[in-house]
Parts: sequence; C-alpha cells; structure tokens
Amino acid sequence: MEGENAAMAPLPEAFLHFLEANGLDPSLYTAIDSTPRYIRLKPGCEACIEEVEAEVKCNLEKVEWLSGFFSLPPHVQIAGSRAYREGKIYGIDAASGAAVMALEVSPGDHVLDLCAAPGAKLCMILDLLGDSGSVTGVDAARHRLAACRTMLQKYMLGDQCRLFVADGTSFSVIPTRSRSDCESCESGSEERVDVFKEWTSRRPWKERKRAVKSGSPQLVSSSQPPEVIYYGHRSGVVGLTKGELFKTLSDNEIANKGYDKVLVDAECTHDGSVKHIQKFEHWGWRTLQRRVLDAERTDDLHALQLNLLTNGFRLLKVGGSLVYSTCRQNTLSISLTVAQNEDVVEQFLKENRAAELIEIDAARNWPCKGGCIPKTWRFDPLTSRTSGLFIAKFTKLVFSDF
Ligand SMILES: C[S@@+](CC[C@H](N)C(=O)[O-])C[C@H]1O[C@@H](n2cnc3c(N)ncnc32)[C@H](O)[C@@H]1O
Repeated sequence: MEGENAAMAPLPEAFLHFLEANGLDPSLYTAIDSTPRYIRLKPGCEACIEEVEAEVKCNLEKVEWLSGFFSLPPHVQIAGSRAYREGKIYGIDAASGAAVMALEVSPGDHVLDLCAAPGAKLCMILDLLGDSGSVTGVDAARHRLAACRTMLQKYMLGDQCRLFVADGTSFSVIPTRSRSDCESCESGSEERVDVFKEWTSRRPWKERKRAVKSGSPQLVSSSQPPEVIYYGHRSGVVGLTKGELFKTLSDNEIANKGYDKVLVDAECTHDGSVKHIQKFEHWGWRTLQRRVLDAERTDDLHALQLNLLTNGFRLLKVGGSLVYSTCRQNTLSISLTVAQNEDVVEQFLKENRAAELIEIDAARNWPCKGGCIPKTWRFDPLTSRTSGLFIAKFTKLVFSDF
C-alpha cells in the first residue's frame, strides 16, 4: 500500500533531469514494481522443481533464454523453503546469471571475481567450473565476504575457491596454476615450515581479535594487505608459504600467469530502486539530491569503477576475457546511468591499449538491448523483466607496453 501511494507521487524536477540525461524512462519510478523474482536450480537438483512449487504454492516458469533459471511472482518468498535451506536453489536475478554466462567459464579456468560478495555469481561460476581450475573471490567488505563464505559452505562449493578481504583496485594475488609456479616449492626436500595447512573454521586468536577490533562493518583500504579468509583444499593455497601466496609478479609475468577469466561486478553505491527512491519522500528530496545526484559522489563512483576494471584487466592473462557489469539486486535500478557504464568503458579503452571490446554472442538471444557503444548491452528493467544490468566484455591483446 505504502509503495503504491509513493509510486503515484510526482518525482522532483532534479531527479527527472537526472533520468533524462541518462536516457532513463521515468516510468521506471512510477510503475508498480512487477519484476519477477528468479531462482537458479543447483545442478543435479532438477528433480526438486515440483517440491519447490508445492512449498511456495505457485508454478515456476522456466526462463527460456537462461538454462537452470526459473521465474516466480515478485511477492513469493523462497528463503523459508526447504529447498532453499537445503541448498538446492539459489536466489539470483536472471540478468546476473547472464553476466556469468558472458564469461563463458570452461572447466580448468582460473577465474577472478573482483567484487564477489555476497556471492550469487561466484557460486554460479563454481557450478560451471567442473573439477579443475579455481575461483578467487575478492571483496573490500569483510562482513559481506564472510556471508559469501557461509554461502560456499551451504552449497558445498568451497573446494576450488579462495576468498580474500582486499581492495580490488590494488589486489595482486595471481592463481596457483601448478606447484612449479612457486620456485621455492621445488627447492630440495627439506621440510617446509609455515605453510598454509588445510583451512579450518576455528580462527586463530589474532584473527578473532582483529574482527572484534574492526567493530562495525567497514571497507578495507588499498593500503591494507589482502587477507585470505577462506580457501578450499584444491584452491592452490594449501602447502604454500605466505611469501609464495602473496608473491608479486611483473605485468609481463601476469600476461602469462594471470587469470583466464575475470568478472568485475562493480560497486554501484547508489541504491536507485523504487523502494529506496520512495524513502526520499520521507527524508526529503534535498537528501536525494545530496545522496544520489551529487556530482562529487558520482565522480568518486566513476573513479572506483574505472580503477576496479583497470586492476581486474591487469590481472588477466593475454587471450583471457573480462566481463564488466554493474547491477543491483534491487528491482528497477539507476545503475544504468551512462556515467557508471559507457563512460567507464570508453575511458578504460582509451587508457588500455591492450584491451579490446568483444562480442557477447549469447546476448543476441537475451532480452537486452545494445548499449550506447557497440558490443555493450543493457538489460532495461522494464523490457527485460530483470533487475537491470549493463554488461561489456573485453579481451587482452599482446602489447609490448602494457
Ligand atoms: C554489486 S556488489 C557485487 C555482487 C556480487 N558480485 C554477487 O553476485 O553477489 C559490489 C561489491 O563490491 C564491493 N566493493 C566495493 N568497493 C570495493 C573495492 N574497492 N574492492 C573490492 N570490492 C569492493 C562491495 O563490498 C560489494 O560487495
């Protein structure tokens, strides 16, 4: 009820200008929210569709363009269902699923997810990876990454995964492709001390103390060293020394030993969901101006996104591919602004001569539209019936001066 009343109230002039400047239809904000909810079945759990339907008392509609995905009415809650609690289904928007599919993960790939928490895409990548390869998840928010660790455990996906609390704009840890990657592993038969043992959930007192000290949720800064908060026994961490795990390589070495695939699912701090915008009715439109439309904040966000994309690309090996996406879990997002998407892509291409924008072939069958620059794509919430997403894919060319 509250939502309906707010949805009918007129939008302030400044916000309308903002939408117009970004080619966004104001009806996004006046329409009643009818975007469906999506779930993804855990591979192997195909037989539980009827069980879920019975529990949530509605039919699951197969998403024809995205394997393993189903839509259900927006009001249906899945969190209380047995299938969800038992790790047979995931709650993940279909557009987010498309971003993962654009990566074209193959068995054996070493994948970096630079803004990984809370982990819906990371889990999907792991489900696609098969028995070899690894996934490295990085996030600057410790509490969010801890939730991601819980998710890995719930869905029993942690074996080939490692998680780092770190600033993605300066993160530098490369994948362990083989034991011979770290020369000292081969050095003689003397016993190696101080190596990472099997991961255990029992935390050493030092780490517990640090967590208590850090108190309220906060983001790590680029000056803080990365901290590994989880690693599976086939993630390439067990048996390495700290020095080997955090060894820094030159950009030339990374060109051979970097990640095969990188996902930069960049931060978009502004919550532009209808529900959030409606809150400004209560807080006042001046607050909206300050918190959402403020040019300085938008510039900061643009710089963060560009830096995340640039560092993700630095960690990619030559011939590998990187997907850049901006989306929100909330319905009807203003993450589709030009500043957060095409502008970032354009500036990145100008500054990185080894980067080439490439086609996402599968997108031709998705309910998305071309972005403002060729080969980029937008899931418009109104027409795609998803939460909205911008997506671009790059490859790394051989270039002598990167
Ligand atoms: C859009 S969310 C990612 C959603 C995630 N990929 C998923 O599928 O669940 C963006 C994430 O970026 C993280 N973030 C923000 N600034 C960051 C930074 N400098 N380095 C790494 N992560 C950052 C936020 O903590 C947030 O979890």
